[in-house]
Amino acid sequence: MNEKPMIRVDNLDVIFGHGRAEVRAVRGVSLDVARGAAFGLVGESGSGKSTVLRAIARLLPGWTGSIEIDGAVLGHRRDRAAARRMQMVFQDPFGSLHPRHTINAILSEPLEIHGLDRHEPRILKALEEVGLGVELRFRYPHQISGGQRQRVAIARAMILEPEILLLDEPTSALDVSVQAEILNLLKRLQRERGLTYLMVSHNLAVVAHLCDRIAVMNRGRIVETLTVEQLRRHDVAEDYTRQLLSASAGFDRAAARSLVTYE
Ligand SMILES: Nc1ncnc2c1ncn2[C@@H]1O[C@H](COP(=O)(O)OP(=O)(O)OP(=O)(O)O)[C@@H](O)[C@H]1O
Repeated sequence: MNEKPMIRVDNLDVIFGHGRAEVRAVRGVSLDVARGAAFGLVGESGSGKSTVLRAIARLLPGWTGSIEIDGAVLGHRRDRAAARRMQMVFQDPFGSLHPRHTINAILSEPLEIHGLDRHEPRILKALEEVGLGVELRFRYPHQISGGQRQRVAIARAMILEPEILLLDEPTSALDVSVQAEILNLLKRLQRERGLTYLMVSHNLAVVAHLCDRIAVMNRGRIVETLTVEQLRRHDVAEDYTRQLLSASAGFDRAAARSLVTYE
């Protein structure tokens, strides 16, 4: 009952720039994600979703407030042990995978950084875990499909055996049919590994497919937190959320049908 949340964010503020160029990207954001849960952050472009994720991943220098992972307060500096527990997957696998490194080199790199041995079995296991054949191992990112590239990005995160994945629009660069495959993969990994997810997406259908709870962001603030059932029933309190629902072409029935689980 009293278990600490896996992720706790309290009163997070992020400001970019100074003076007239100042942008208050995140204002007083607080959220809790239980161990093994999947939490979605939704909102329009520029609402501050990715900035919350980047602060938690400590990819940002300046933020105030407090961030706790499994009860331990995070400092501003990245430390290796915490980085290993918490891995991030980005929207565009082409941009996040080194174009002149083979898949093998891409998967070896985090093992080298974290001083882990037995590269060969770990790489083979990671490829298998994300449904990639070993024959892809010595190819380059441009020699595989977009969906396969995102599987490599997920394998690169999983190879460190993290407890948390921070997912920044992990399917929005992909075709709809491939989106469903990647979402199903993420769902299976979460179930098998008991992972905790914090996912950012502007697509409500994608978030509803993967997450249990959702926070709606507008202009840097959380305006409403909902369960996925409340979202499905359109049982929302805020006008902004209602607007988002009606504006979201991604939440119509056709889109929801395309996301049925194939497993
Ligand atoms: N490095 C930065 N320097 C200055 N402003 C930034 C920086 N990163 C983000 N911002 C600004 O902070 C605000 C929130 O951006 P953020 O990327 O978090 O929004 P988002 O909701 O994730 O949108 P999107 O889905 O388009 O990425 C925006 O106004 C953005 O322009």
